[in-house]
Amino acid sequence: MCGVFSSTLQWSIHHVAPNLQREITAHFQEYMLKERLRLDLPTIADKNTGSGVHTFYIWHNFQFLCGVFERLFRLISQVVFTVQQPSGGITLTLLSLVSPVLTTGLLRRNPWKGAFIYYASNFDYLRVGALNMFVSEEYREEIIAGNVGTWIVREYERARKALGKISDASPHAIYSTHPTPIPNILTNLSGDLPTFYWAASVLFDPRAFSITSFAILQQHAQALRFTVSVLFSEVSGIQDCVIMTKDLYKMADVKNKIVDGDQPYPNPTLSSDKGMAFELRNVSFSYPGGTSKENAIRNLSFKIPAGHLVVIVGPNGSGKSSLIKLLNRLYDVDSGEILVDGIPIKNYRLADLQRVQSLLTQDHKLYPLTLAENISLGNPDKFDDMEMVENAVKDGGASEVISKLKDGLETNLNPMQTAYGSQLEGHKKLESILENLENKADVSGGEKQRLVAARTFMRFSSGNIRFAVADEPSSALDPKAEHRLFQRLRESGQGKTMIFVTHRFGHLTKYANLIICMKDGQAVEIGTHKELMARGGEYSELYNVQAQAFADSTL
Ligand SMILES: Nc1ncnc2c1ncn2[C@@H]1O[C@H](COP(=O)(O)OP(=O)(O)OP(=O)(O)O)[C@@H](O)[C@H]1O
Repeated sequence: MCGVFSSTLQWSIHHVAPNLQREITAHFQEYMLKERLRLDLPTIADKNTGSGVHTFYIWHNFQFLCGVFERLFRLISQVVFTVQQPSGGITLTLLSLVSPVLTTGLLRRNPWKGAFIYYASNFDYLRVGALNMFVSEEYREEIIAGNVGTWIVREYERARKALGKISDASPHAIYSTHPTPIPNILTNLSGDLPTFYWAASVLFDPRAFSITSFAILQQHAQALRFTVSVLFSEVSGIQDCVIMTKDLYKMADVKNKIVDGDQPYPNPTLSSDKGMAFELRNVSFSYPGGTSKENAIRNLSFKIPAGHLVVIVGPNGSGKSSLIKLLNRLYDVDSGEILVDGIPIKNYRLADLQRVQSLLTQDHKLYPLTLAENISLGNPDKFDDMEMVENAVKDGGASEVISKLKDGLETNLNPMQTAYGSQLEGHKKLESILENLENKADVSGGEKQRLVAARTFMRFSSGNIRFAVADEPSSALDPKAEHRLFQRLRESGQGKTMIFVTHRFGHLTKYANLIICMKDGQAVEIGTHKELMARGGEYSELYNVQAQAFADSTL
């Protein structure tokens, strides 16, 4: 009966599996989407937060646990049968358990019973791993252009040779191998204990000998041993399931490091229609988990009045982007204080701040959605307003890019890839179907920046924005496009405090109410273009280098 039940259970699992898989996966996908999307940057960067559980494993573990239950039922039926055997059923049952107990319990070498970490430190081992990554498509263009293929193969051979006979099996595999064969001999022999027992009982009572009873007992002892071995070997899998399930539900308890405030923004009495006003008081900041010896921002103090157009300049790594992230409250300061409209930024409701801020950087990505959706998401309240989208496209300088694409605004530059073909050599028709099925369009780096800029203009169209930042959004743009982008951003500056971070600031400085020159995480100079030029310091040096380049090119 147990056998029938377990088989029926197995059948029903396979029968209902596709529906169940869809329901379970969808449930947890939605759960994880919500839980991951609510996390802020410092919390995500914290290694203890965990990277989430892939929904594939949830389904996999569910199936695994069903399998374990099925084997438990099987075990019960086998034990009941073997125990009931008239000639030494109980003894035989116990003897059948010896081998699995020895194999998985007593004689298995498990060097890590608790928490552990391991890592490789051998230079050549790491080198072999690193060089192996060059097979990836990612590096193909650089390898061909740089003609470094031969060097990679040569270096790989050298590192492999230097590694010699050092094992590259996992540390667990290395340490779980016994130094002597005795445990292996013992476990193998223990598997024959039921046979030994039976042979001994025949010696003592030859009349009890019957080939049939031997065959039955032998078969059942073997089946029992097998089921117990499988169950024992699954113990660590069950532990993994428990850990994964705990991790999954722990996600709901992860608290954001950036604590939400309770004051609404804008503040009816303090906030100005001109935009956000900032005051930094002795602000210092370093990235959580960062390896730099110096703080990214050091003792920064200055004020930005509402509605000002600010240009931040400074060499690489001087802290410009870090400052922007603090003003957007993507991170919290380590010490000091940032005030927005005279109140600590931490007091405001985060959702309110996010609604009135706009950040355009060179790192911003296009979502795996259509271009229309990508741009619409700048102002989700007007998601379907195609007129607004068209205007944003124009302002972002992306009209030409879109007109070049076969599907225009409906193009998806990062579509989900699901088509799959195999052994297509010689099947021209299938090859071309596959090629056309999920044809990926691509655009240049500068064109991507234009599309992302269009999203920012769409965001402006909400009419809520009071603080807009453009952090080097034009690194891949041609000079004309860059000039136009900055011009259009400036023109949309009504009612906004605007900050531009750029290395090519020449054409912006004459509009800037304030220029902040950063160096080593500090604001070394603050003032207008005229004031800073008159000072003859860091800013004037940066400015003159640019001016000199133009002067030289006209010669
Ligand atoms: N996510 C991060 N984690 C750790 N350290 C970081 C991170 N981002 C920046 N840093 C460090 O903080 C310092 C300031 O970097 P930041 O990006 O603010 O400079 P920047 O002036 O914007 O430079 P660039 O002109 O190159 O964009 C640098 O030393 C950098 O290495």
